[in-house]
Parts: sequence; C-alpha cells; structure tokens
Amino acid sequence: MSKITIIGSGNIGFSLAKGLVKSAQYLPADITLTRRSVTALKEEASLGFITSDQNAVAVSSADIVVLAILPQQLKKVMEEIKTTVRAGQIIVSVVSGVSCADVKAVLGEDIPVVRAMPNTAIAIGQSMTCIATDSATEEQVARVEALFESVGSVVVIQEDLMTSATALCACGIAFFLRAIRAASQGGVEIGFHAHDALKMAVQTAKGAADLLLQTQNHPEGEIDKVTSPKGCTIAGLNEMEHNGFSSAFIKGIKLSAKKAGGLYNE
Ligand SMILES: NC(=O)C1=CN([C@@H]2O[C@H](COP(=O)(O)OP(=O)(O)OC[C@H]3O[C@@H](n4cnc5c(N)ncnc54)[C@H](O)[C@@H]3O)[C@@H](O)[C@H]2O)C=CC1
Ligand SMILES: O=C(O)[C@@H]1CCC=N1
Repeated sequence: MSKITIIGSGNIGFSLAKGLVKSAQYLPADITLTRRSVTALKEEASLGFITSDQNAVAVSSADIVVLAILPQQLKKVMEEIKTTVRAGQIIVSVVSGVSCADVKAVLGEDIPVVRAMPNTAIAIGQSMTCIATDSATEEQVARVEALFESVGSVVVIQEDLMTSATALCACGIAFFLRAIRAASQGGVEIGFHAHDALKMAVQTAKGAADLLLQTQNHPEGEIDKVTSPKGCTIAGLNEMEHNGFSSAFIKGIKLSAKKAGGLYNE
C-alpha cells in the first residue's frame, strides 16, 4: 500500500486522512500528517496517524505527497520540501488557484504533479473530486484517481477547468448545506421544532440527491412529478424563483469560481 504524507492537517487534509482510513484501504500508520506544531496534532496522533512538524522529513518516506495548505502558505512549504521531493513520488495539490506549472516551477520540472479538488464529504467517503494534470503520466493519474475513488467519485478534467470545479464541488458542498439549513428554518416557521425540522430537511435533500444518482433522471423531470396542477409545490417553487433562487445560486457559483483563481500571489 502507498505511503501518503499530507502536508497541512487542516479541514481538508485531516478529512482526507479520515476518509482513507474509513475506506479500509489504508491504515493510519500508512498516513503521515503535518502541521507547524506537533502539539496541534494530538487528535491525529490519538487515532494512530504518524504526525510531524518537519515537512521535509515527512515527505522523504512518502509515495504520494498531498499539499493541503492554504495558497498563501504554499510557497514557504514548497521551499522546505524542494530538495527532498523526487521524481519517483507523486505530488497531489488540493490547493485552490495554483497550477501544476506553479508547483513544478518550485519543486522541479521532473516532479509529477496532479491537482485534485475534493470536498469535505471526503471524510465519509462521499467526496466529489476533480483531478487534472499538465504532464503527469496516465499511470500516475490513474494512481491518484484510485486514491480518490476510495473516498468518493472522481472526474478527470482539463486543468483550465479546475477553478470551476472548485466552485461547483469544493465550495458547492457549503451551498447545499446552507440550502438545507434554510429549509429547516422554513420548517420551524411552519410549526416544527428545530431538531425535527433539520432531520426532515436533511433526509429530504438526501432523497433528492439519491433519486438523481440512482435514476440518472433530470432534476426537472423529477420536479414535474411533484408539482400538481394548481398545487402547493409549484406555488412555493415559483415564489422562490421570483425571489431569485436559481439566479442567486448561479451567481454565487460564478463568483466563487472567480475567487478560486487567485490567492497564491496575494
Ligand atoms: N476546506 C475545503 O473544503 C477545501 C479546501 N481546499 C484547499 O485545501 C487547502 C487547505 O484548506 P483548508 O484545509 O480549508 O485550510 P486549513 O487552514 O483548515 O488547513 C491548512 C492546514 O495547514 C497547516 N499549515 C500551515 N502552514 C503549514 C506548514 N508550514 N507546514 C505544515 N502545515 C501547515 C495549518 O496548521 C492547517 O492545519 C487550501 O488550499 C484550500 O484551497 C480544497 C478543497 C476543499
Ligand atoms: O473556500 C476556499 O477557498 C476553499 C477552497 C474550496 C473550498 N474551500
């Protein structure tokens, strides 16, 4: 089994580590997690992961190195590891707005770099992860694909669509979570206790997503089955649209995609 080092055990790095172990394809002992201080890695250590605050050392024993730090932190980290990484390893960057070329410009042109854009559902094996590269081989991409297939679904895309994938999938999970929260708040206004309203909203959202996944039907086809003539569903749906529901969602995704491009050089 590959040894994996995740540089940056934050929200996404630690979620990835937990998802890999949950998949039963990796043991905690196969995964090294780093932060600037080991004292901040107590939870990780208690779960059996190898922990370190020495990025260069942590990288040296890995087959796959995942860069999971903020774009603003990446240059410093790459300077730390650039003399340790070697062409036999694969560098996977989940950092938004940083190209494979940006990474290779520091780590070396011979270093295989694959970008991956997962979301936080990776912790429970339900990520939607997009993968792209500019020059890694098919075999290297297949290894990264297999890694992320063990924690969700994967689509291999062109690198120029990576910021779009960031908005739709990585940021997207927050948009759907907010939609569920809004539904539960509506539920409270019409008579349910908050706990019940949230449970109802969550299961209804899960049912909607599973319906599309399992039938492969178009959402509008499924909506047509719910909207009885002169009924209450179409009344509610049209009221939401009059208030800009689809428009707000689309505009939010477009702005996220614009922002996803640009924190590396700030
Ligand atoms: N949070 C998310 O849902 C997603 C985030 N991303 C990308 O992943 C990257 C990380 O994002 P988050 O996990 O949200 O950020 P975060 O701030 O939660 O995690 C970053 C981690 O890196 C650590 N760190 C900082 N400097 C370090 C250094 N020199 N050596 C080792 N560790 C260091 C921090 O202590 C922190 O634990 C970002 O580039 C983001 O664009 C990508 C997909 C989804
Ligand atoms: O909000 C962000 O910038 C990061 C990238 C995608 C998800 N979280």
